[in-house]
Amino acid sequence: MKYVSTRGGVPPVGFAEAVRMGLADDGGLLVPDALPQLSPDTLRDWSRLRFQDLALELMTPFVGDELSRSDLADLIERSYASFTAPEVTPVVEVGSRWVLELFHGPTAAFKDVALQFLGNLFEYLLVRDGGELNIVGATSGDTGSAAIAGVRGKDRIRIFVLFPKGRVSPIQERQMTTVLDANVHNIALRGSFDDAQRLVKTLFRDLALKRECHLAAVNSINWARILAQVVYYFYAWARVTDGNPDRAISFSVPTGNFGDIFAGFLAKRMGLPVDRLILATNRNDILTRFVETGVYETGPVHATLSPAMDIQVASNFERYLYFLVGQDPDRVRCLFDALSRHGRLIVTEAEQARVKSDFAAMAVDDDATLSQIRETFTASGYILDPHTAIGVRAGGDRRDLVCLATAHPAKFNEVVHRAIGREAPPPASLRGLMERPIRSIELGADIDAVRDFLRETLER
Ligand SMILES: Cc1ncc(COP(=O)(O)O)c(C=O)c1O
Ligand SMILES: N[C@@H](CCOP(=O)(O)O)C(=O)O
Repeated sequence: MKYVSTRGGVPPVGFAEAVRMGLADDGGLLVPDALPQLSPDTLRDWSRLRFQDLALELMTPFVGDELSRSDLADLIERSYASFTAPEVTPVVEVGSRWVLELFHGPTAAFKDVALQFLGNLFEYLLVRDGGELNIVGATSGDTGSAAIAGVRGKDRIRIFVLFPKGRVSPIQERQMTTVLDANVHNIALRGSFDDAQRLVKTLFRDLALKRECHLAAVNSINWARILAQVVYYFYAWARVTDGNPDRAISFSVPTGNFGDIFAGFLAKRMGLPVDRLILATNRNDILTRFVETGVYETGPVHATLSPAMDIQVASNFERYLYFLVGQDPDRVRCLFDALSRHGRLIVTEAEQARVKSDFAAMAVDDDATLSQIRETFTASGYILDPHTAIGVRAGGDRRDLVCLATAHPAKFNEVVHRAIGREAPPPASLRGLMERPIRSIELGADIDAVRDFLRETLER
């Protein structure tokens, strides 16, 4: 399988090169040139597999012959050995719906599913092919700590994480800044997550700098992130339907950068029986407005009780647009030119109709988020984190509904306490963080400041 850019400006590359490239060198995002199609018989057979074995089967066609099957299997085994749940991503019944618990990894958020794998994959490629990597990532709270946990202490890898100062939860900040390994650098940015993501993409678009500094991406601009996230859609479907290919289910996905729900979209295109994909946002509703109107228009970012989703410009939306417009890179370029010139892009009526058949969408405000945490706790004693609560609210009373639980509630205990008057017991990985020493530096949201810090640190 080869990977092409959504903007058509890079020659097709293989899996390892796609992972190393992160953002495509023409500023677009890398996507597979074709998607494997899974038959009902294959779905039934794979429904009995352990998470790790399912991951191996699903990833194999995307990786091609670039890694041997045994090396890939070993990477997958090691990546999920760090999860505390034997099933890796268990599916639990909560009232009339299913909750897909994605928070049993080292940093208690869904990001671990992909970032444990990506950290090991980077290390594997360095040992095999030589070189070094300097990762630069932007986080609204969860990617940062998961990426750090994926690469801390690894040889020939350094990581620089930009997080919006004062806009992540106290626990999330500590999960990053208490990691004192020499290869970890946290930057508290005076700005928003969108500023951080824009700066990261600006660094990647400077191809001379990208090569000279061996820059690598851990955000969902990196194809390997999306690939690893596809797996749990198949796994959840198998648990709920017992592998009956005639049974379609719906997924409700709290959405910010559009990576998680895009993985669900790919799963559906590969043949997974999915009824509805429900795109749930907080008050930062650019994506829900797009589904409703066909207009994608940026605006100011609002601080909410679900801070990891306080995002305006959703990276993976570009990958979805590429599929929406029939894999036409010229059209994608035009649409993004319009977005950068006028702050909005508009799709045709026919395309909007397809968007509506791909997704249902709902924006959920802070009051409804708190009510949902309260209602679910009162009805079933289950504590939702605020992001997950948004997905549950948007999913409503649909039958055969799986809600993605994207973070452990203890990461957002201030919100949980406001909703139900008590806190969620933290998993071992979150205990004692507030007492540990921390290290980070503060910078303005300014490309020169970030580039200088990067260069000076690398020269040291
Ligand atoms: C807890 C949590 N839920 C949901 C999301 C949204 O996921 P995505 O950005 O892939 O849409 C994020 C951040 O990305 C998150 O950290
Ligand atoms: N919510 C994310 C934002 C970055 O998203 P990513 O999936 O592109 O890494 C976070 O918690 O950092």
